[in-house]
Amino acid sequence: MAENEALETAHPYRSGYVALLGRPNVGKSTLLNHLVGQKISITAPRPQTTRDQILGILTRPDGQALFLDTPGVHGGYRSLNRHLLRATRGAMESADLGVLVVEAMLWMEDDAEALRWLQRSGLPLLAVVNKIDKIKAKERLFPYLQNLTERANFVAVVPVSARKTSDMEKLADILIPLLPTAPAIFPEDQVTDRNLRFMAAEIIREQIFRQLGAELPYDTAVAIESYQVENGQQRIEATIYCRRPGQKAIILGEGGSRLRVIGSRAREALQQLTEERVWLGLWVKQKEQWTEDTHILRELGYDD
Ligand SMILES: Nc1nc2c(ncn2[C@@H]2O[C@H](COP(=O)(O)OP(=O)(O)OP(=O)(O)O)[C@@H](O)[C@H]2O)c(=O)[nH]1
Repeated sequence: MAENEALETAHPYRSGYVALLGRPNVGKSTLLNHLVGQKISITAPRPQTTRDQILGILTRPDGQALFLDTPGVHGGYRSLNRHLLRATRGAMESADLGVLVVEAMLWMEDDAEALRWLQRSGLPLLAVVNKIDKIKAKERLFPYLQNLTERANFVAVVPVSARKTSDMEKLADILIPLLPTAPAIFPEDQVTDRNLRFMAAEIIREQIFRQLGAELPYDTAVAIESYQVENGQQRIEATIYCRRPGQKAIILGEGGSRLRVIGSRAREALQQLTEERVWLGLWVKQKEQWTEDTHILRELGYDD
């Protein structure tokens, strides 16, 4: 007991928010997935809100890092509209640390723009140089790293390969001590701030998107009617709401075939997420006025 206390004082628990920036294709998603663990890979819920979104949570015995989504990184920086600018700025404002992700041996205008954003935030900065596995002659990296070091006042410049677990552990070893001394913000077993109910609806929605593509009626919504956990099995019942009879037929497909595909793909994704067996019951309901039905709206989470 006394020993534990001594340990705690020597290494206080740290937790905080991390804004991850980098131009498209530098490997941010891969980095995040491997940092946080496989479970996060399907957690990219992007409800249309200006609230900061947490993309992933990394919890270790010494601390917890909450990675924030910065919308600017998805579409490049120069083309940001006002709404996205605000959301990106919001993410920066709530962050404790900024991380610039770049690709080894490359420096483009969008990298410079991402760096400018981070510098404007005034946050302590870390640079992550990804995809070093692509560089065969490692000595070529040194001048690149040197150059990057001179571009900003980075606390550290960390070369990694996002696909390599040991590199991700090393990165976390550097990142966590840069966060403020604070207790964990989320429970340890949580990999996203969204609860499973919300995630289940997102996963089903994603499958509807995939299976319907351009045919998708835009006013479709998914409501989770019940979510129970029994003997290691997750039992989920969900309703897909649409407005018109024609839309219902599209979602069902011939003889219900499309709904079956949506259901089985969503079930597989949910099993991966929960690491438990999942039973998924899916129904399609046509209801012209669903947007005015308070029960449905509550199920959809619009109860405030
Ligand atoms: N060789 C190599 N390739 C990588 C590494 N990390 C990511 N990639 C690849 O780089 C490509 C882009 O990776 P993503 O993780 O999708 O990149 P992103 O920055 O999230 O891209 P956007 O979603 O467009 O913002 C993918 O083909 C990855 O497989 C790495 O460490 N080494």
